[in-house]
Amino acid sequence: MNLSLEGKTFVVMGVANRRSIAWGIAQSLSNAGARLVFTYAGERLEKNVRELAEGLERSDSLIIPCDITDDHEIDRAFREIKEEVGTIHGLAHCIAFAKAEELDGDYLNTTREGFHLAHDISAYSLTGVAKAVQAHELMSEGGSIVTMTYLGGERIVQNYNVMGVAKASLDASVRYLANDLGKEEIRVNAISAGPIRTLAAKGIGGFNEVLKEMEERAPLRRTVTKEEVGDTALFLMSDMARGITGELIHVDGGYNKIG
Ligand SMILES: CCCCCCc1ccc(Oc2ccc(Oc3cccc(O)n3)cc2)c(O)c1
Repeated sequence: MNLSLEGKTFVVMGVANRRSIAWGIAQSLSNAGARLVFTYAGERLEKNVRELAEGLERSDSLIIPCDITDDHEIDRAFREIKEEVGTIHGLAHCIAFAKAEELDGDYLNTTREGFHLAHDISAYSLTGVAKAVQAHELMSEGGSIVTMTYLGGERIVQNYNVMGVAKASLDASVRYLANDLGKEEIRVNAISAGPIRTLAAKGIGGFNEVLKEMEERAPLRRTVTKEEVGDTALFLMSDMARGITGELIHVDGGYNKIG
Protein backbone atom coordinates (compact mmCIF):
# COMPACT_ATOMS: atom_id res chain seq x y z
CA MET A 1 0.00 0.00 0.00
CA ASN A 2 1.54 3.34 -1.07
CA LEU A 3 1.07 6.56 -3.03
CA SER A 4 2.26 5.11 -6.33
CA LEU A 5 -0.16 5.32 -9.27
CA GLU A 6 2.03 3.26 -11.64
CA GLY A 7 -0.09 1.40 -14.19
CA LYS A 8 -3.18 3.48 -13.42
CA THR A 9 -5.10 5.98 -15.55
CA PHE A 10 -6.91 9.10 -14.33
CA VAL A 11 -9.17 11.66 -15.99
CA VAL A 12 -8.50 15.32 -15.12
CA MET A 13 -11.33 17.68 -16.11
CA GLY A 14 -10.86 21.45 -16.07
CA VAL A 15 -7.25 22.40 -16.89
CA ALA A 16 -7.38 25.93 -18.38
CA ASN A 17 -3.74 26.98 -17.97
CA ARG A 18 -0.60 26.38 -15.90
CA ARG A 19 -2.16 28.15 -12.88
CA SER A 20 -5.21 25.88 -12.80
CA ILE A 21 -5.74 23.76 -9.68
CA ALA A 22 -6.53 20.96 -12.15
CA TRP A 23 -2.97 21.33 -13.47
CA GLY A 24 -1.57 21.04 -9.93
CA ILE A 25 -3.55 17.81 -9.55
CA ALA A 26 -2.36 16.53 -12.94
CA GLN A 27 1.28 17.14 -12.00
CA SER A 28 0.98 15.26 -8.67
CA LEU A 29 -0.79 12.30 -10.30
CA SER A 30 1.68 12.19 -13.21
CA ASN A 31 4.71 12.38 -10.88
CA ALA A 32 3.24 9.37 -9.02
CA GLY A 33 3.28 7.41 -12.30
CA ALA A 34 -0.28 7.88 -13.56
CA ARG A 35 -1.32 8.02 -17.21
CA LEU A 36 -3.62 11.02 -17.72
CA VAL A 37 -6.67 11.81 -19.84
CA PHE A 38 -7.49 15.54 -20.00
CA THR A 39 -10.88 16.90 -20.94
CA TYR A 40 -11.45 20.56 -21.76
CA ALA A 41 -14.30 22.75 -22.97
CA GLY A 42 -13.82 25.30 -25.72
CA GLU A 43 -11.46 25.25 -28.69
CA ARG A 44 -9.32 28.04 -27.25
CA LEU A 45 -8.19 25.84 -24.33
CA GLU A 46 -7.04 22.85 -26.42
CA LYS A 47 -3.69 24.47 -27.26
CA ASN A 48 -2.98 25.27 -23.58
CA VAL A 49 -3.85 21.75 -22.44
CA ARG A 50 -1.84 20.10 -25.25
CA GLU A 51 1.26 22.23 -24.50
CA LEU A 52 1.02 21.50 -20.76
CA ALA A 53 0.53 17.76 -21.33
CA GLU A 54 3.54 17.66 -23.68
CA GLY A 55 5.68 18.87 -20.77
CA LEU A 56 4.83 15.81 -18.67
CA GLU A 57 7.30 12.94 -18.41
CA ARG A 58 4.91 10.47 -20.03
CA SER A 59 3.92 11.15 -23.62
CA ASP A 60 0.75 9.03 -23.67
CA SER A 61 -1.72 11.61 -22.33
CA LEU A 62 -5.08 11.80 -24.07
CA ILE A 63 -6.79 15.14 -24.70
CA ILE A 64 -10.53 15.05 -25.29
CA PRO A 65 -13.09 17.88 -25.68
CA CYS A 66 -16.05 17.69 -23.31
CA ASP A 67 -18.71 20.38 -22.81
CA ILE A 68 -20.24 19.21 -19.53
CA THR A 69 -23.41 21.28 -20.08
CA ASP A 70 -24.49 18.75 -22.75
CA ASP A 71 -25.32 15.13 -21.81
CA HIS A 72 -24.55 13.91 -25.34
CA GLU A 73 -21.13 15.58 -25.15
CA ILE A 74 -20.39 13.87 -21.82
CA ASP A 75 -21.51 10.51 -23.23
CA ARG A 76 -19.41 10.93 -26.39
CA ALA A 77 -16.31 11.94 -24.38
CA PHE A 78 -16.56 9.00 -21.96
CA ARG A 79 -17.30 6.56 -24.78
CA GLU A 80 -14.09 7.82 -26.43
CA ILE A 81 -12.18 7.34 -23.14
CA LYS A 82 -13.58 3.79 -22.86
CA GLU A 83 -12.45 3.00 -26.42
CA GLU A 84 -8.98 4.50 -25.94
CA VAL A 85 -8.02 3.35 -22.42
CA GLY A 86 -10.67 0.79 -21.36
CA THR A 87 -10.39 1.32 -17.60
CA ILE A 88 -9.75 4.39 -15.45
CA HIS A 89 -8.87 4.40 -11.75
CA GLY A 90 -10.06 7.87 -10.85
CA LEU A 91 -11.30 11.25 -11.99
CA ALA A 92 -10.64 14.83 -10.87
CA HIS A 93 -13.58 17.20 -11.51
CA CYS A 94 -12.32 20.80 -11.41
CA ILE A 95 -15.16 22.58 -13.20
CA ALA A 96 -17.31 25.49 -12.02
CA PHE A 97 -18.85 28.67 -13.39
CA ALA A 98 -21.19 31.47 -12.35
CA LYS A 99 -21.92 34.83 -13.98
CA ALA A 100 -19.23 37.32 -12.84
CA GLU A 101 -21.86 39.96 -12.12
CA GLU A 102 -23.42 37.52 -9.62
CA LEU A 103 -20.09 37.01 -7.80
CA ASP A 104 -20.04 40.51 -6.37
CA GLY A 105 -22.36 42.49 -4.05
CA ASP A 106 -25.62 41.07 -2.71
CA TYR A 107 -26.66 37.41 -3.17
CA LEU A 108 -30.21 38.75 -3.52
CA ASN A 109 -29.27 40.00 -7.01
CA THR A 110 -29.05 36.39 -8.23
CA THR A 111 -31.31 35.71 -11.23
CA ARG A 112 -33.18 32.47 -11.94
CA GLU A 113 -31.03 31.98 -15.04
CA GLY A 114 -27.80 32.71 -13.17
CA PHE A 115 -28.79 30.33 -10.39
CA HIS A 116 -29.53 27.53 -12.87
CA LEU A 117 -26.32 28.17 -14.81
CA ALA A 118 -24.12 28.07 -11.68
CA HIS A 119 -25.80 24.86 -10.47
CA ASP A 120 -25.74 23.20 -13.89
CA ILE A 121 -22.01 23.73 -14.42
CA SER A 122 -20.71 23.75 -10.83
CA ALA A 123 -22.88 21.08 -9.23
CA TYR A 124 -24.88 18.88 -11.63
CA SER A 125 -21.86 18.28 -13.89
CA LEU A 126 -20.29 16.02 -11.21
CA THR A 127 -23.40 13.82 -11.21
CA GLY A 128 -23.52 13.85 -15.01
CA VAL A 129 -19.90 12.70 -15.17
CA ALA A 130 -20.45 10.02 -12.49
CA LYS A 131 -23.41 8.67 -14.50
CA ALA A 132 -21.24 8.42 -17.63
CA VAL A 133 -18.42 6.67 -15.73
CA GLN A 134 -20.95 4.11 -14.50
CA ALA A 135 -22.78 3.77 -17.84
CA HIS A 136 -19.52 3.02 -19.66
CA GLU A 137 -18.27 0.76 -16.82
CA LEU A 138 -15.04 2.75 -16.80
CA MET A 139 -14.09 2.10 -13.17
CA SER A 140 -14.41 -1.69 -13.29
CA GLU A 141 -11.48 -2.04 -10.84
CA GLY A 142 -13.01 0.51 -8.47
CA GLY A 143 -11.92 4.12 -8.39
CA SER A 144 -11.78 7.51 -6.77
CA ILE A 145 -13.66 10.65 -7.82
CA VAL A 146 -12.45 13.98 -6.45
CA THR A 147 -14.13 17.34 -6.93
CA MET A 148 -13.14 20.87 -5.90
CA THR A 149 -15.22 22.89 -3.47
CA TYR A 150 -14.83 26.00 -1.33
CA LEU A 151 -15.64 27.21 2.21
CA GLY A 152 -18.28 29.56 0.77
CA GLY A 153 -20.48 26.48 0.36
CA GLU A 154 -20.40 25.85 4.12
CA ARG A 155 -20.65 29.39 5.46
CA ILE A 156 -21.05 33.02 4.37
CA VAL A 157 -18.11 34.35 2.35
CA GLN A 158 -18.90 37.85 1.08
CA ASN A 159 -19.35 38.02 -2.72
CA TYR A 160 -19.14 34.26 -3.29
CA ASN A 161 -22.95 34.32 -3.39
CA VAL A 162 -24.59 31.92 -5.87
CA MET A 163 -21.36 29.92 -6.27
CA GLY A 164 -21.58 29.19 -2.54
CA VAL A 165 -25.12 27.88 -2.94
CA ALA A 166 -23.96 25.74 -5.89
CA LYS A 167 -21.00 24.41 -3.85
CA ALA A 168 -23.39 23.45 -1.04
CA SER A 169 -25.26 21.42 -3.65
CA LEU A 170 -21.97 19.93 -4.92
CA ASP A 171 -20.93 18.98 -1.36
CA ALA A 172 -24.26 17.20 -0.77
CA SER A 173 -23.93 15.51 -4.19
CA VAL A 174 -20.55 14.10 -3.06
CA ARG A 175 -22.27 12.41 -0.11
CA TYR A 176 -25.15 10.95 -2.15
CA LEU A 177 -22.85 9.80 -5.00
CA ALA A 178 -20.55 8.18 -2.40
CA ASN A 179 -23.57 6.31 -1.06
CA ASP A 180 -24.60 4.98 -4.49
CA LEU A 181 -21.13 4.15 -5.80
CA GLY A 182 -19.53 2.67 -2.69
CA LYS A 183 -20.85 -0.81 -3.50
CA GLU A 184 -18.88 -0.58 -6.79
CA GLU A 185 -15.72 0.30 -4.84
CA ILE A 186 -15.89 3.85 -6.20
CA ARG A 187 -15.12 6.54 -3.63
CA VAL A 188 -16.32 10.16 -4.00
CA ASN A 189 -14.70 13.03 -2.06
CA ALA A 190 -14.23 16.80 -2.17
CA ILE A 191 -11.18 18.96 -1.58
CA SER A 192 -12.03 22.38 -0.15
CA ALA A 193 -9.08 24.52 -1.22
CA GLY A 194 -8.16 27.87 0.23
CA PRO A 195 -8.08 30.78 -2.24
CA ILE A 196 -5.47 30.31 -5.00
CA ARG A 197 -4.79 32.94 -7.71
CA THR A 198 -6.25 31.22 -10.78
CA LEU A 199 -7.96 32.48 -13.94
CA ALA A 200 -11.32 31.69 -12.31
CA ALA A 201 -10.48 33.53 -9.11
CA LYS A 202 -10.03 36.74 -11.09
CA GLY A 203 -13.80 36.76 -11.62
CA ILE A 204 -14.68 37.09 -7.95
CA GLY A 205 -15.15 40.38 -6.10
CA GLY A 206 -12.93 40.85 -3.03
CA PHE A 207 -10.58 37.95 -3.86
CA ASN A 208 -7.42 39.84 -2.93
CA GLU A 209 -8.84 40.76 0.49
CA VAL A 210 -9.56 37.08 1.22
CA LEU A 211 -5.98 36.10 0.29
CA LYS A 212 -4.63 38.76 2.69
CA GLU A 213 -7.00 37.64 5.47
CA MET A 214 -5.69 34.07 5.11
CA GLU A 215 -2.05 35.18 5.47
CA GLU A 216 -2.99 37.10 8.61
CA ARG A 217 -5.40 34.69 10.31
CA ALA A 218 -5.03 31.10 9.01
CA PRO A 219 -3.28 28.83 11.58
CA LEU A 220 -0.47 28.28 9.03
CA ARG A 221 -0.38 32.07 8.42
CA ARG A 222 -0.14 31.63 4.65
CA THR A 223 -2.13 30.78 1.54
CA VAL A 224 -1.95 27.31 -0.03
CA THR A 225 -0.68 26.27 -3.47
CA LYS A 226 -2.10 24.17 -6.31
CA GLU A 227 0.77 21.74 -5.64
CA GLU A 228 -0.47 21.19 -2.06
CA VAL A 229 -3.99 20.62 -3.38
CA GLY A 230 -2.50 18.24 -6.00
CA ASP A 231 -0.79 16.17 -3.31
CA THR A 232 -4.03 15.83 -1.32
CA ALA A 233 -5.73 14.73 -4.55
CA LEU A 234 -2.94 12.16 -5.03
CA PHE A 235 -3.63 10.84 -1.51
CA LEU A 236 -7.40 10.61 -2.21
CA MET A 237 -6.75 8.86 -5.56
CA SER A 238 -4.34 6.36 -3.92
CA ASP A 239 -4.93 3.19 -1.91
CA MET A 240 -3.86 5.16 1.16
CA ALA A 241 -7.35 6.75 1.18
CA ARG A 242 -9.18 3.47 0.56
CA GLY A 243 -11.30 3.94 3.70
CA ILE A 244 -12.42 7.51 2.89
CA THR A 245 -15.58 8.39 0.93
CA GLY A 246 -18.29 11.03 1.09
CA GLU A 247 -15.70 13.25 2.79
CA LEU A 248 -14.60 16.86 2.41
CA ILE A 249 -10.97 17.67 3.19
CA HIS A 250 -9.95 21.30 3.72
CA VAL A 251 -6.58 22.19 2.22
CA ASP A 252 -6.58 25.77 3.47
CA GLY A 253 -3.94 26.17 6.17
CA GLY A 254 -6.64 25.58 8.77
CA TYR A 255 -8.51 28.79 7.91
CA ASN A 256 -11.92 27.08 8.02
CA LYS A 257 -11.49 26.56 11.77
CA ILE A 258 -11.20 30.32 12.45
CA GLY A 259 -14.45 32.13 13.34
C1 LIG B 1 -14.94 35.92 -2.26
C2 LIG B 1 -14.36 34.52 -2.33
C3 LIG B 1 -12.84 34.58 -2.46
C4 LIG B 1 -12.25 33.16 -2.49
C5 LIG B 1 -12.74 32.38 -3.70
C6 LIG B 1 -11.92 31.08 -3.89
C7 LIG B 1 -12.35 30.47 -5.18
C8 LIG B 1 -11.67 30.78 -6.36
C9 LIG B 1 -12.07 30.22 -7.58
C10 LIG B 1 -13.16 29.36 -7.60
O1 LIG B 1 -13.61 28.78 -8.79
C11 LIG B 1 -14.47 29.50 -9.57
C12 LIG B 1 -14.75 29.01 -10.83
C13 LIG B 1 -15.57 29.73 -11.69
C14 LIG B 1 -16.12 30.91 -11.27
O2 LIG B 1 -16.95 31.61 -12.11
C15 LIG B 1 -16.36 32.58 -12.89
C16 LIG B 1 -15.00 32.82 -12.90
C17 LIG B 1 -14.52 33.83 -13.74
C18 LIG B 1 -15.37 34.56 -14.52
C19 LIG B 1 -16.73 34.25 -14.44
O3 LIG B 1 -17.59 34.95 -15.19
N1 LIG B 1 -17.20 33.28 -13.63
C20 LIG B 1 -15.85 31.39 -9.99
C21 LIG B 1 -15.02 30.68 -9.13
C22 LIG B 1 -13.85 29.05 -6.42
O4 LIG B 1 -14.91 28.21 -6.51
C23 LIG B 1 -13.44 29.60 -5.21
